[in-house]
Amino acid sequence: MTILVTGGAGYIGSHCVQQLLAAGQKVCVIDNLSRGHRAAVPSQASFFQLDLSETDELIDVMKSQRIEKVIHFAALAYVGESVENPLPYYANNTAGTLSLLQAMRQSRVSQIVFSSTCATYGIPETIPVTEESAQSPINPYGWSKLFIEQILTDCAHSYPNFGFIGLRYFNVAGCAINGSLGEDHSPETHLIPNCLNTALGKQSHVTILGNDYPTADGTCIRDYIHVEDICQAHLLALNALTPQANRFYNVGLSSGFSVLDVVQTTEQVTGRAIPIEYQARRPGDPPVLSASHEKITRELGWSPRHTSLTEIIESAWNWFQKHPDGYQSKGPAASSSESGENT
Ligand SMILES: NC(=O)c1ccc[n+]([C@@H]2O[C@H](COP(=O)([O-])OP(=O)(O)OC[C@H]3O[C@@H](n4cnc5c(N)ncnc54)[C@H](O)[C@@H]3O)[C@@H](O)[C@H]2O)c1
Ligand SMILES: O=c1ccn([C@@H]2O[C@H](COP(=O)(O)OP(=O)(O)O[C@H]3O[C@H](CO)[C@H](O)[C@H](O)[C@H]3O)[C@@H](O)[C@H]2O)c(=O)[nH]1
Repeated sequence: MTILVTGGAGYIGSHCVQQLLAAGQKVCVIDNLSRGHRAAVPSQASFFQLDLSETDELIDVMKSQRIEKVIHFAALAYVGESVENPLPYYANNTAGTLSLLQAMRQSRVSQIVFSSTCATYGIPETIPVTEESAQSPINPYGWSKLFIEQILTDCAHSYPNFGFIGLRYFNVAGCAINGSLGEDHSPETHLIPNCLNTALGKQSHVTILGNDYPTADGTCIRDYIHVEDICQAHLLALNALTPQANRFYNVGLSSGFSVLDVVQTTEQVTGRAIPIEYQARRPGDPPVLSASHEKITRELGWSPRHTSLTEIIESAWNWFQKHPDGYQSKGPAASSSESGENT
């Protein structure tokens, strides 16, 4: 069977494509390359440069490539940007997913694994966050994803063969352990890449976005989970998909690190000083997010392999050092991509 991976040229999607191929799956990627890289798509996967909104073209791909299941990563995913400019988040993420689901329905593809997020929980009342915690997002990005969760739930209720698993992941970090794939965003807003770019001298300092949160050191706490452990959860979810599956799982390490913890650990890993400057809070940021992953461990047998922040940052540092200009860097970057069907 062939798996359609939307957003497979992006950070998490490309790592997942690599794991699917290693597991012997046939993979087809669609991505509009707005934030992804053609060079990040392993050459054994077929590739179509398409936008989620192109319903008819998606139907053509689903039929011609004999797609059986979909893993849906394609989205805009910056919390701060979504607060500054919400409409593209609803158009791209929510309306884009509607287009994808319509294409699936017309192509008789009825099973999907969906990338949801801890941002759907807003400011949780208790930590760790379980799947039963109230969902009340505090930014448009989280709302754009929560709306999709509701749409998927309604589809599973009404369409007899439709099944989905939604993975609400926490802060995804690190790069492929074998050094073949990395994280390359433009603009880059994520904390660990910003720390590593500072260690590389590409930026003068890391800006700490708020030190007046109700946490021990005043900075936000997040649950950082290695990208390959997230991908493993997708492979397990793919196998667990059944008609009318209607389930959500948190995927995180259940540990919490503050922004200052991350800066200090990056200094230890890189052996370089990371100058910091303080700024006001970034609108839309909850103070503390940390997952209970008990449900996915119990029901799907998932357990993380990379459990220390040091190990996660080391894997990213390995890639950042070898690819200071991301996928534009010369040398053995990700597998070159020659099998593109339409690019
Ligand atoms: N990075 C995280 O920590 C994190 C945490 C929770 C959830 N997620 C979710 O995981 C998914 C992947 O995130 P990522 O960090 O890899 O982001 P990314 O930006 O690296 O990848 C997203 C990919 O989707 C593509 N894309 C975006 N809109 C598209 C559209 N309309 N049509 C076709 N392609 C489109 C982009 O070009 C990019 O290649 C997203 O859905 C995100 O919301 C990420
Ligand atoms: O230069 C920076 C970058 C980030 N931060 C802080 O570091 C923490 C982590 O920020 P990231 O931007 O790395 O990650 P987010 O928590 O904003 O976002 C991640 O988790 C979200 C869920 O909360 C979404 O799912 C999103 O896609 C994913 O990237 C936040 O407190 C942020 O304010 C800084 O202080 N300085």
